[in-house]
Amino acid sequence: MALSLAVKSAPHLCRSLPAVMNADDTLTSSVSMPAVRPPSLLGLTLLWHPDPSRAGQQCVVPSASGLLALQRHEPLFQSAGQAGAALEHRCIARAPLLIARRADDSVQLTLPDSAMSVAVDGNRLTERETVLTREQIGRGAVLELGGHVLLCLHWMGTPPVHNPLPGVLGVSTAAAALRTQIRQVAQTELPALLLGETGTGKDVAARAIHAASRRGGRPFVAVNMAALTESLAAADLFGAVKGAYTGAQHARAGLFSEASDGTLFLDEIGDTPAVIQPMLLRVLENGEYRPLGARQNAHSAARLIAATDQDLGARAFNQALLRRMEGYVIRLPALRERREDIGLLLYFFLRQWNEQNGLDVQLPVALVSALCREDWPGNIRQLGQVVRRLALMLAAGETPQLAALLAPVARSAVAASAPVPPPVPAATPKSARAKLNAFSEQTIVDAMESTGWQIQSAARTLGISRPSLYKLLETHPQIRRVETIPIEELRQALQQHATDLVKCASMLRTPGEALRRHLRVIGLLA
Ligand SMILES: Nc1ncnc2c1ncn2[C@@H]1O[C@H](COP(=O)(O)OP(=O)(O)OP(=O)(O)O)[C@@H](O)[C@H]1O
Repeated sequence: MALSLAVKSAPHLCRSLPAVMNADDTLTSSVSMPAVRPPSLLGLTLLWHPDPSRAGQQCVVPSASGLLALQRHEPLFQSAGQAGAALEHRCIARAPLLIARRADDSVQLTLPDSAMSVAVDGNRLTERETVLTREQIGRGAVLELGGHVLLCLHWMGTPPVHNPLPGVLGVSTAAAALRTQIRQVAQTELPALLLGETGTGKDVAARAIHAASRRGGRPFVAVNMAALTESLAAADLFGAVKGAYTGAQHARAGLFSEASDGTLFLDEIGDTPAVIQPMLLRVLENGEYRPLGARQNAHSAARLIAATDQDLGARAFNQALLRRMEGYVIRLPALRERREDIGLLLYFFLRQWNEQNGLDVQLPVALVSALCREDWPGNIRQLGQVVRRLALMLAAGETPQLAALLAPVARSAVAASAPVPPPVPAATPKSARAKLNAFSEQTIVDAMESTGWQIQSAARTLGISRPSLYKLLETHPQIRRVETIPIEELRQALQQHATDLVKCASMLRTPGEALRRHLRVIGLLA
């Protein structure tokens, strides 16, 4: 089968090529290839069913005939490797809905002789025959049957495969390919570069690579390169000897040393301070680095994984470093490129929320249908946030307005302190910039305050990416860079708040993560 061939042939390829594995499970040497979904197989994935635990079950339209007669008792939908079951619900007619693939890869739907309602992408079909274009299927068409069952009609690159990996959910060809790539790269010592929009699961993938590698039981250290300050980044990463710089009262180990012979995950690699980039290149070339102020080089045995949502080829980024990081490139698909996974993920987030809250909130099928048709610019993270927020509203007896939940937000302080953060908004550069400009200085301070001065949480609350928030903080007149705060003032804050760092950060008006690191560097915190 195509998939197993690719799995066997890829390891030797990925040692010599900067490999990009696309959603169709093929390796290419270009990092800018868009995901393509060749119309090899036509698949149907259950997005929702009166028994929502069936979300993600699939069936394939037989290639030979190109025809599927879908009715209450046929065909079987199954999870790869498990027994299947038909839709078996009274809302589904016994007379078949015909799904026929045509020579030009359009698909004709013929309504059954029954009163069962059929809608496609939210529009109820009234004509007996409807043709969906190849592109519509490429985007994933959402079929609503009898008002209770939702199916996604989509192209499949390969027949469904059973290759589960903890934390990496998805039944799409792209999700299965991702798991294959994670396993594949885990067997090598190559540096890995994870590319993908915000919220597509780069952090999840990095941890999965580590866990599946021979380093699994060793340290996994993650660092957000956008959070490093230019002046202290070298000490943070490579460590420093006592007295290496003003305030360095103790020697300190850096993150390379902390990662030891495990994995160091360089998140947001595109925001690495320029001065650090050649140093990273050196580590990648020969494993050597020099702690600040040291006379001798140290050696790193850590495996490097980097991630970014930026196009590193198109910006001022050290291209030699980029080439090194591209030992093995994985492109994480956007959620809109794998709409068939939305039902499964929805169910996962809803079940998780219900378990955490001891409740049994159900989502109305019309709402699920609308969720499945969304494009999710904030990807899986945004989907999870919206599901949690919806569950909260439904549990409180409110009627959720999906449009309001999904709208890009420039929210007030009151809204920012709501229990569940708003979704990440559309990320086209223009709208993102316009939105960033829309935040008042006070809104940003309030978001920081309401999240304990944690940048990641504040960014989520504001519905923007971490790098965007870093940029806003850099120029914010009321928020201070920790290295500009006099040591005496830091000492006083620590004394006053008995080393409660959230309170210290709030008093000093500086992000908590950087404060903790700085206090360690200058020896005020163990
Ligand atoms: N395949 C998956 N299955 C289930 N949950 C997932 C999957 N991928 C990502 N998630 C969840 O989606 C959220 C975002 O994932 P993650 O932080 O890994 O994204 P990211 O690409 O690193 O985002 P960013 O670029 O903004 O840092 C997390 O809550 C994560 O658990």
